[in-house]
Amino acid sequence: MSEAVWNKLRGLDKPQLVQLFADDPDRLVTYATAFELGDEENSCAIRFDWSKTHLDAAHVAAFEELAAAMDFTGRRTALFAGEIVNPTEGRAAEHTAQRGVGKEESVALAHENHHRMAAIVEAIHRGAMGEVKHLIHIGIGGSALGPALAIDALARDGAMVDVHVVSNIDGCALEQVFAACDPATTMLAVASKTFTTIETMTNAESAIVWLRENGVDDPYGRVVALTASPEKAMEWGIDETRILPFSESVGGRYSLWSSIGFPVAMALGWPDFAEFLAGAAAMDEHFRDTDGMANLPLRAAFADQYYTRLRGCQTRAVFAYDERLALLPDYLQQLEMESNGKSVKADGLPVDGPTAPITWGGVGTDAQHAVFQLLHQGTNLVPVDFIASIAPGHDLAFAHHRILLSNCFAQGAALMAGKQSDDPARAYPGNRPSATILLDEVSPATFGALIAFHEHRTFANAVLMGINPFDQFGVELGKEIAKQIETGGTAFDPSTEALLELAGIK
Ligand SMILES: O=P(O)(O)OC[C@H]1O[C@](O)(CO)[C@@H](O)[C@@H]1O
Repeated sequence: MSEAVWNKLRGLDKPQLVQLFADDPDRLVTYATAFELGDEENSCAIRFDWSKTHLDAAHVAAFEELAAAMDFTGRRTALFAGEIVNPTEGRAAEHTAQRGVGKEESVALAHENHHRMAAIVEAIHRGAMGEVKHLIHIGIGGSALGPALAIDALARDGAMVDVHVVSNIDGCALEQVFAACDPATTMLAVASKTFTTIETMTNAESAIVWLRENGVDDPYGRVVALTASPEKAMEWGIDETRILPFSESVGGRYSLWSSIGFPVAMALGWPDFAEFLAGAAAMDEHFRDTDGMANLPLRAAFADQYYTRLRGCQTRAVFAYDERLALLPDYLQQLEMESNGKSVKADGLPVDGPTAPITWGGVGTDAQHAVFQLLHQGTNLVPVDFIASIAPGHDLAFAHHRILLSNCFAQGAALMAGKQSDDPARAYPGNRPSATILLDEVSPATFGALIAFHEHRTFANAVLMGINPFDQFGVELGKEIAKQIETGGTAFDPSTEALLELAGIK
C-alpha cells in the first residue's frame, strides 16, 4: 500500500519554487503558519514557514495518503497512550507525559517526580546544601546535550547558579571546568539514565576526588543524581534523598523534561522551568489533535521525506540565526540521527529507502562565511532550516539584530531565487529549498515548543518510514570493543593493534 503511494509520489512533477509562488497566490497562507502560545494577556507565537519548500497540493495529498497507509493516527494514539512503541526494547516512549500530556498514571508519576525536583531545587536555592555558586552537570548524549542547549538558550543573563556541563571522557573537559569552579561552593549533578555509562561514571569519580582533595569532607553529600536507575545511584554512594528519579519509559534523547532538566531548573528557577514544560505541552496538544498538513511536525516530516526519499538529499542543515541557539544543531543531531538512522523497519525487515539524513548546521551569520558557498552553488541539494527570533537577546544597538535577521531572510530568498549570469562561476541555480522558524522571542515557552516540535517531527518521519525511532543499538558495538580493549582481551585487526601499541595501551 505504501509502495503504491511512493510510486505515485515519484511520478509527480518536480516543481520550481518560484513557480509555486507564481501559481498560488495563497501559498504563504497555506504553508506558513503561526503557532500561538500562552493566553490572551501573555501570548507569543512561532511562525513555521514551509512555503519555500517544494511541497505543493499534489505532494501534500499524496503524503497524507502515505500517512494514512502507515497508520500515522494509530501510531500517534499509541505514543500518547503510553503503549509499547519501542518494540525492540518492549517500552513505551513517554516524554510527553513529563509535560503533562499522555497516559493518566504516567502524567501523575511525572508530576510527583517534578514536585520533588521543584522542592529540591528550591531548597538548594534557599541554602539547604550550603552556598552553591557552581553546579557541574556530568552526563553524556541525551543526559547532557539538552541541558547544555537549554541553559545556553535561556540562562545567559542572570543564571541563579553557574552551570557547567561536562560530557567528554577526555580529561581536558573536566579539568577546564575545575579551573573555573571553587570546590567549596560547587555541587555536582550526575545525570545518567542507566547510571552505568563509562564516561559519566569516570568523570563523576574524578569530580568526587577533586572535591575531596580540595577540602570537601563529604563529597558525596554534594551530589544530586538524575537517573532512571535510583538503586545504582545509591550503590554508587548517593543518599536516597538526593536522587531525582525518572521513568524508564523516557528515552535518553527525550529526557530533558525529566529530572535530567535539573540544572536547567537550577539556573532558571522553577517557574521558568514550568513555563518550558508548558510550551512543550502546547506543541504536544497540537501534534496530538491536528490532522493532515495542518499538523506542523507532520508537515515538516512531509518535506523531510520529500527531500530524503524523492530528491536523494543525504543531509539536512539547520542554521540558528541566534547565538543563544548555537547548540541546537548538536542537539538535533542526536535527536534525529540516533532516532532515525536505521536500516531496518520496526518489523525487522530491511528499509526500502534512505532513512534519516545527516543533520548538520551552525550559527548565522558565521556559517555564511564558511559553508554557504556549497549551499548556493555546490552539487549537493541541501534542504535548510533557518531559525531566528524577532526579539533580540541583547541590549546592543538594533543594527546588530537588523543585520542578523536581514541576512537570515536574504539567504532563504537567494537560495530560492538564484541568479542568472553569463559567467557560469557567478551563476546561482536557485530553486534550493529552505524552511524558516521565526520565534517572537526566545523564552522558556517558545523554546519548549520548538524542541517538542522537533521531537514530534522526528517521530512523524519514523512513522512515515515504518521505523522504530526509540532504540539505538547502533551505539553498542563500539562500546563493547572499547571494553574489550580496556580489559586487554582479544586480538584485533593489524591496524587497530598497531594504533594500540603506538598509544601505549597494549
Ligand atoms: O543517560 P545514560 O544512560 O548515561 O546514556 C547516555 C547516552 O548514551 C546513549 O545510550 C548512547 O550511547 C544515548 O542514547 C544516551 O542519551
